[in-house]
Amino acid sequence: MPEGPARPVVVLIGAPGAGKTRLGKRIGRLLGVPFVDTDKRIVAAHGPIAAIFAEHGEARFRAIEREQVARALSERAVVALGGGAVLDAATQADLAGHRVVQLTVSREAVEKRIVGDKRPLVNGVEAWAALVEVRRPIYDLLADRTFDTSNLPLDSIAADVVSWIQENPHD
Ligand SMILES: Nc1ncnc2c1ncn2[C@@H]1O[C@H](COP(=O)(O)OP(=O)(O)O)[C@@H](O)[C@H]1O
Ligand SMILES: O=C(O)C1=C[C@@H](OP(=O)(O)O)[C@@H](O)[C@H](O)C1
Ligand SMILES: [Mg+2]
Repeated sequence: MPEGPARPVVVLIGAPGAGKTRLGKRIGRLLGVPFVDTDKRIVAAHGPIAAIFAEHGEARFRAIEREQVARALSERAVVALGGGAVLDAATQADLAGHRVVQLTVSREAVEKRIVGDKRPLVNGVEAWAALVEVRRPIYDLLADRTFDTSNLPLDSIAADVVSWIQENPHD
């Protein structure tokens, strides 16, 4: 069979602090597939995220993010998006054609994870909860499967995600 265009093995979405970046790295390693974090690419091309927000505003950050998301979605990789990437309409449309895993985390668990956080929009757990309330329907709509990361070690969640991928080939 001819190979189609390159595409991610899985795309990770979900709230800030849910573990997309850490788990994506592990899932890529377990599958022997490169790992792409769109935030990391944004930083490499444009500098620190907090500085982009401070100097140019969120709209500019989202435009830069959209470019990096579109690029990542054309690669054979495990792809972790930033938590707000799904706000973009074109990204929402693109994700309908990919295998998408949502990672969730409880308010109690994330509270410990975001202490001293540098994410510009996550200034304390109240701000985090407000973001997630707005985004949750979008995450739920786009996800093929959801894994909660609140109470399990990273290695165990990564193994669960890999098993699910292997048991559910994506057409
Ligand atoms: N399952 C987990 N158990 C404990 N801590 C976790 C877990 N997943 C992520 N973390 C911690 O939460 C923080 C945020 O993780 P990260 O992967 O950057 O999340 P995201 O990319 O979704 O914002 C990191 O400090 C990470 O070590
Ligand atoms: O939720 C958001 O709007 C953001 C989440 C961050 O990524 P993580 O979800 O990987 O923390 C990063 O893209 C930026 O700070 C904005
Ligand atoms: Mg991340």
